[in-house]
Amino acid sequence: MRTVAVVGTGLIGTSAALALTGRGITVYLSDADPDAARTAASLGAGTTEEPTEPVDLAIIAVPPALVGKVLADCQRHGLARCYTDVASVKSGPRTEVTTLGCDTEHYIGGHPMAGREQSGPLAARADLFEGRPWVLTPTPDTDTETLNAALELVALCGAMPVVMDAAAHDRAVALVSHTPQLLSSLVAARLEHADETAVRLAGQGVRDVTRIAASDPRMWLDILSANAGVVADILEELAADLGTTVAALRAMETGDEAVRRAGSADIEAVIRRGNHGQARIPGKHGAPPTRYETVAVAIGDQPGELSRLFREAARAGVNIEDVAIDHSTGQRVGLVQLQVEPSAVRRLVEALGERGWDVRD
Ligand SMILES: NC(=O)C1=CN([C@@H]2O[C@H](COP(=O)(O)OP(=O)(O)OC[C@H]3O[C@@H](n4cnc5c(N)ncnc54)[C@H](O)[C@@H]3O)[C@@H](O)[C@H]2O)C=CC1
Ligand SMILES: O=C(O)C(=O)Cc1ccc(O)cc1
Repeated sequence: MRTVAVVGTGLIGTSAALALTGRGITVYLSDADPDAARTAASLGAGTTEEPTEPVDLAIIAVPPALVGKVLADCQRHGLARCYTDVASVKSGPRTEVTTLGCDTEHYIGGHPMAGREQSGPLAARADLFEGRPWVLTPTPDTDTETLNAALELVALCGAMPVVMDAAAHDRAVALVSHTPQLLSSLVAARLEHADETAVRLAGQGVRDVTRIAASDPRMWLDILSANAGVVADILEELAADLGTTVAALRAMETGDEAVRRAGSADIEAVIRRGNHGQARIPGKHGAPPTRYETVAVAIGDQPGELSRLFREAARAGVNIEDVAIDHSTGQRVGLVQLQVEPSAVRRLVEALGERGWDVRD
């Protein structure tokens, strides 16, 4: 693949474009908003000039409801030999593409399973898709050249291709992406008018659960309106779980010992079912779920401390698998939680201790 057109240079389009230009591909950028395309170009994502001949692949990176229309326009102008999109929902766009009479042989649905809370080209990252699943939804009429072009795109972005049927994809993302987004928003919404003293107590738990509540409402409205029924089905099941959980908590408050015990058992079951579900979430790069150990280190809240700590870990030959930082309220220290392989814990703790770091148990 030598030439690619990116139509829609927001977060996802520009991230793909950056990954591709980084691999020496010529990328042509366009957007209904010329400023977005110019911004993407200024970041080194490609050129805003028009291609003089059909490109090898066009990536349609616009909201789900516009995929069909934009694809039809691009195909009418002969922009590319093959086409894909990146929309978070696959069935609706597929129906639209067929209804509008698009050339479906040279189009394959796609969805990179990576995003950020911000949108627009300025939030783009060349490594956004690295190690992440990238769903492709070929149909019997998808031709081989188009499938191969999409597979090459996925490889060039460092992602892992997952071939799925569009409806199965929509059910899956309703479970692992769309429902978690709504629940995160609902939990965070409880904080909107909460007492300041309560909010100040926020620790890592509520931060983890509400991280994605900072997402762009416009983008989520686009996504949820394209998958509303499937998400509503899952929320209905969750509502039943919530009902059971409320009943169990009420039971735990009664004076009747047997009822209290039954309530406790139900609550324990909820937490255990959660443990089992959480343990099924794949590790980095799609590896089997991995249990890392946490090494907590207190650092001063000042420039250069984190990089000094990371260099120390590298010197000890320890790979940091993940990292989180707890900031203590009102203090100029942070607690860095380094996630490492269990076998590396002792080496890291000893190395950091020897160099005077404040390692916490
Ligand atoms: N943001 C995320 O976390 C993820 C989003 N997606 C999907 O990627 C697609 C793009 O989303 P983002 O990049 O986040 O949105 P964004 O809002 O950052 O970018 C969308 C861009 O499309 C442009 N656009 C709108 N109509 C257009 C048209 N008719 N022709 C050309 N350009 C047009 C807009 O001006 C905007 O620059 C959506 O389908 C979304 O569902 C997929 C994975 C993750
Ligand atoms: O935070 C995450 O991991 C996400 O789930 C982000 C995300 C948002 C929308 C998508 O279509 C795909 C991924």
